[in-house]
Parts: sequence; structure tokens; C-alpha cells
Amino acid sequence: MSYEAILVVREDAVGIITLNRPQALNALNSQLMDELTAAVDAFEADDGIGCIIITGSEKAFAAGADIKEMKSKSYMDVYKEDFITAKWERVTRTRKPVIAAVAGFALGGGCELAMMCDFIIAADNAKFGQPEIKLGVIPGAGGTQRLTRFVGKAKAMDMCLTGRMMDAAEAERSGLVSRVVPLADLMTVTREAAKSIAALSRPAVMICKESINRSYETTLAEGIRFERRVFHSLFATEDQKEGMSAFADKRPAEFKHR
Ligand SMILES: CC(C)(O)CC(=O)SCCNC(=O)CCNC(=O)[C@H](O)C(C)(C)COP(=O)(O)OP(=O)(O)OC[C@H]1O[C@@H](n2cnc3c(N)ncnc32)[C@H](O)[C@@H]1OP(=O)(O)O
Repeated sequence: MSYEAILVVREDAVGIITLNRPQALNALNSQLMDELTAAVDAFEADDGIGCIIITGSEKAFAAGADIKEMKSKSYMDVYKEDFITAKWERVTRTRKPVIAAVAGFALGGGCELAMMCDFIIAADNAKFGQPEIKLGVIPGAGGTQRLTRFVGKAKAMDMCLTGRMMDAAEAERSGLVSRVVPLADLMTVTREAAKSIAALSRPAVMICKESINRSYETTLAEGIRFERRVFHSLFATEDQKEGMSAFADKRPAEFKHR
């Protein structure tokens, strides 16, 4: 597959997807989302890839869904194609870890896409927001649901009802992003995080991701039972033997991802 609206590179065991519509601040049109989905599919199927990064430019991660593409759609258009989440769900179903490296604007669908990733590393110039209310609609790719889980009801109401932007410092204080770094360091820090994850046991990493995500969907008691069972299952892997033996032998572990 050839890509036009994204750039795709593979560095060691990390797959990097860069949104690339600079003329529209990386507005997420259907071509870009089709390409993003295809790139995620390809990295998911690639046994050599242990972690995925989604990023944009220094000015914009993504300024939202493409308003110009969306503005004339009718109710039947959006209903029939299950606009917009149906197309975007691929990112949330990826079993490999996905890090969003966000600089500049992450608005509307851009903020929602970042929240679909497993965690967000933000540059100090990042600005997050759900401004859909100013367009006469509401967030439609999970914004009212995921943002509320990240930052709580009060701030989610504030963000979605006023459409105001949150800077990187407020986003970190509110729990939306895991770290804020200087803009110049964003990709170095994100690559280091991704490479360190990719070097770990892939079964353990994927099961850890699944277990944390389960906490959103279940009671604490059910979640704890799920965690215990999948924890037990990791004792069937060679990587568990290697990880624990390496610790006891005072040497670095060499995981084989099985
Ligand atoms: C997914 C859903 C369902 O939740 C829905 C959505 O995501 S709706 C979209 C939500 N996002 C927005 O409302 C943000 C729209 N953009 C802006 O408010 C501003 O562009 C800005 C504050 C991000 C940046 O302002 P500024 O620096 O002044 O740049 P501009 O001149 O406005 O933009 C440059 C260029 O990009 C085009 N652009 C920007 N955002 C979008 C967009 N979301 N869709 C389509 N095009 C976008 C903008 O029109 C400019 O292009 P030209 O008109 O100059 O060709």
C-alpha cells in the first residue's frame, strides 16, 4: 500500500506513523483515516514490531475531523456509514501498545485519536480541546466518554461545553497526558519509550495492555480476577523464565516473545 496522507517508517522494532496533511493542520479526512487504519493493520501483523507511535507535525497533531469534507453530509450519510467511530475503531482494537506523540493542536477528532492511543506524551506547545460544540455538534469519536474518564466530569463538561483548549501543563495535571517534554525532545523521548517497550516480552506487554483496558469495562473484583488469571498465564511463557532467570543471574534479559 502506498500512503499519501501519512508517512510510515519502521525503526528497529517500532512503527512510526506521521500524519501528513500540513496544509490542513492534519485534519482527519477519510483518505487519511483509511491509510492510518491500513498502517496500523500492517504493524499489527508484523511480528517484528513491538510498539507503534502516532504523531503529527510541530504545529498540529491533528486539528480534528475534516470539517470541509463533513459539512454537507446528511443524516442518512452519517448514519449509513456509521460516521465516525466505525472507521476509527481499528486504532482502539490494536493489541500492540500505541503511543501518541502530540505537539501543537490536538482538537476534536485529533484529541479523540490521541485518547484512543494507550498513552500520550505531549510537547510543551500541545493544546487539547473538544471544540465541536462551536460547530453545532458534539464530539463523535469518543470525546465525551474518554475525556470524562481521563479528566473527570467537571473538566470534561468544561472542555466540551465551552470548547476551550487546555495547554500541556493543564493536560498533565488533569491526567490526560502521561508526560510533558520540550518540543525539541518530543520524538526522542517518545522513541526511547517505544523502544524500551518493544524490547520487553511482547506477550507480557500485550496482556498488560489488555488487563489495564479491562479496568474500564468491569468491576474491580472482576478486573482483579481477570488480572490474576492472565498473570498466571504468563508463567507458561519462555519469557517469564528468561526474565526471572536474568534477574537472578544479574544479566540483561533477552526476550524471545514467546
Ligand atoms: C471527530 C468529531 C466527530 O469529533 C468531529 C470533529 O473533529 S470536528 C473538528 C473539530 N476541530 C475544530 O473545530 C478545529 C478547527 N480548526 C481551527 O479552529 C483552527 O484551524 C486552529 C485553531 C486549529 C488553527 O488556527 P490557525 O492557526 O489560524 O490556522 P487556520 O488558518 O485556521 O488553519 C490552517 C488551514 O487548515 C485548515 N483546517 C484547520 N482545521 C481544519 C479542520 N478540522 N478541517 C478542515 N480544515 C481544517 C484551515 O481551513 C486552513 O486551511 P485554508 O482554509 O487556509 O485552506
